[in-house]
Amino acid sequence: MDLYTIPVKNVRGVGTQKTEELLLIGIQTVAQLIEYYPFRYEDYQLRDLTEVKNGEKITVQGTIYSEPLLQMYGKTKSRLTCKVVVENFFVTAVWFNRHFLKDKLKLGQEIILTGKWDQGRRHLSVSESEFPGQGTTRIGTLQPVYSVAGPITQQWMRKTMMQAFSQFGEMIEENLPQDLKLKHNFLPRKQAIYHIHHPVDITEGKHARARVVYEEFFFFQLKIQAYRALSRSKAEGSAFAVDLPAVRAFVRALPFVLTDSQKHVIGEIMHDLQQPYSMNRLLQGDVGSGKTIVAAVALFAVIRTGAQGALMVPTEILAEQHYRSLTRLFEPYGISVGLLTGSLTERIRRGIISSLQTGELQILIGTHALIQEDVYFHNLGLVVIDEQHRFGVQQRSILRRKGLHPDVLTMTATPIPRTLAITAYGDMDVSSLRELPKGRKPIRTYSVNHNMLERVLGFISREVLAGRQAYLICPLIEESEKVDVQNAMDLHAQLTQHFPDFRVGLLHGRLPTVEKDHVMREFSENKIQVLVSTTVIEVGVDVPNATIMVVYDAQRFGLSQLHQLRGRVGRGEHASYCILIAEAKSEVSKERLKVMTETNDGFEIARRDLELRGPGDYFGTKQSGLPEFRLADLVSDFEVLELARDDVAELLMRTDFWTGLEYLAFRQFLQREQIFGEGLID
Ligand SMILES: Nc1ncnc2c1ncn2[C@@H]1O[C@H](COP(=O)(O)OP(=O)(O)OP(=O)(O)O)[C@@H](O)[C@H]1O
Repeated sequence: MDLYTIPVKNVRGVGTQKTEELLLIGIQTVAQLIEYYPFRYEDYQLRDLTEVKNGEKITVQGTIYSEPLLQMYGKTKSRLTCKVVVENFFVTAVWFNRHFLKDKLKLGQEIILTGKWDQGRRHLSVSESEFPGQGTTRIGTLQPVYSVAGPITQQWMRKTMMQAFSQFGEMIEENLPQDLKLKHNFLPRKQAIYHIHHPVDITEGKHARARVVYEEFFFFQLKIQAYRALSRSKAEGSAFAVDLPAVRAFVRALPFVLTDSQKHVIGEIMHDLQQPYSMNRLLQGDVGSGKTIVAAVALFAVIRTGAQGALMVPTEILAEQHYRSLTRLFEPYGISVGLLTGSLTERIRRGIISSLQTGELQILIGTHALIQEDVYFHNLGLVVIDEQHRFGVQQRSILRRKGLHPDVLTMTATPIPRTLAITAYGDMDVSSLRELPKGRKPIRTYSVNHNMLERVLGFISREVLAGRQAYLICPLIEESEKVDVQNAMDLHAQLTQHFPDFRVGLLHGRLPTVEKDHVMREFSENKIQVLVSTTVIEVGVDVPNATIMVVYDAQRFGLSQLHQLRGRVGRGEHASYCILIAEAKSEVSKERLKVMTETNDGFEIARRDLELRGPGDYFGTKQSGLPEFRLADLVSDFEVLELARDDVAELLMRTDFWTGLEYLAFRQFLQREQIFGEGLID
């Protein structure tokens, strides 16, 4: 029996009802209860009134000085007040809807009050009160605050946690290797967990927390590093016999010289392709850094060995664009490229699928239509996934399974600090494109009010007359595509009137694919000069002659999204501009727009975005594949993560880790996590 199997109902005070309520927050076993850590503490240290600030939540002790005064509003609403002397001050204590306390407040009685302090009126809005000497007191302590709601109250959770400790505390076992525990001077596990629920003071709480954070990272790292070590030793996947001279010739024939970054990354990929294990590499590069061509070189190398390649992208517009450019690129080499999207006729779709199955079709580009069940490859060797944050982890693995351990290259234009990437995508190698192709001019970014609109339109007019093109991204009013489409249509009508001499195009998600494709094609051929669009063009669209990006209501967009939109311009040799039309009211919005005008560096923007928003929001949904921890925070505990990573790497190098009795528990852990295949462990 261990804590991981003992049902939580064995804790005294947890009945059938509570067992069900706990289940709703994911607690079934005693271990899950004990590892349900508080997310903050309520500070009940007594405060000196001369030092507290207006609006602070404080705890004070005083003497009741006046008879309580009760005002009732209707049947249940009430306001109860009484004067209390705290040190030498008079304070008015105010309780809302606690009329039953009236009879308990006696003149001259000592009372402990916790609440929000209103400095001007010397009022304390009481949230909790107690009389000293009556049972346990919270005074002077830090009380844990758990993420609970509804029928489970903080008080109940605190009590139950203590109960769980008194019944089962002794069963909490050490789980870190002894030498690492000593190396970092960590508390024993039992003590650390107890102190997280009940720290005597902040310092002690931090010390206890450090150990548990480390422990979470340690096991996470153990899992991914062991998995990698094992999959590499099993050498699943194929070692491609890459024809390097042919690849070099392909690169030389490109219409431009690759940047050093691109060459370096291509080198890394070529190395991976030749290894007997499957590549799993993340390519992160700022917008316009030239990721597509890197993918194209990788596809070329693999196709040349006789295998097939797939490129999966998030939108149809992008699929079409890649289809056009890769067809152009690969045609001279006799490489066949196909396009599979959701809007093909059944007959065409069948044709593509069958030529894919015979191996006649060598590269398939598409949206998630690529992962439908009836799509089979003859010999899928490389999967390239563009804009990976849009695909769920599961979709990625379905595509991966369509080949026998194909190599996978994932590209993302949402650069995140490299170190964080290594963790977030723990099982991947990470390559970064840090430089833009030569000759790019920095995009000048301006943030303006709506009343500057006339001038903005005048500016567009001048640029278009000089031969350039412009995007106008429509106001994002709410999370409703319908409203966005309406906005785009209204703006399109206005601008068509305003620019009688130019062609103004319209693009939004609700247009049929043929039409979208047609509009994009006309824009890329400069038959359309001004393109009004919703954010469907956010990622990937590549029209180097476009030099102006205007974003309406820019304050409604996230930083990374604005950076993506801005990245649609500045892709050629002409000077480019990004104009953010915004009415920023809050400080954070202002700060965000300022960041945009200050820097063009996507890595820097990602970092600032992370600061302004916090990682949970930044990575969006759970789809990001970002690991979740109970206590640890990927950003603020990053240094601990690095420690754990290095420790684990060292541990896995030791032969006794794989054989010694001392490490049996860790091998068992890996087995439980299904890291080992059948029969690989003694
Ligand atoms: N080394 C280079 N020199 C000059 N131009 C290049 C170079 N590499 C790529 N390009 C061109 O730069 C433009 C941007 O490249 P690409 O579309 O691959 O960028 P990306 O990294 O995919 O950007 P995004 O994330 O915005 O889609 C393309 O027009 C491409 O042909």
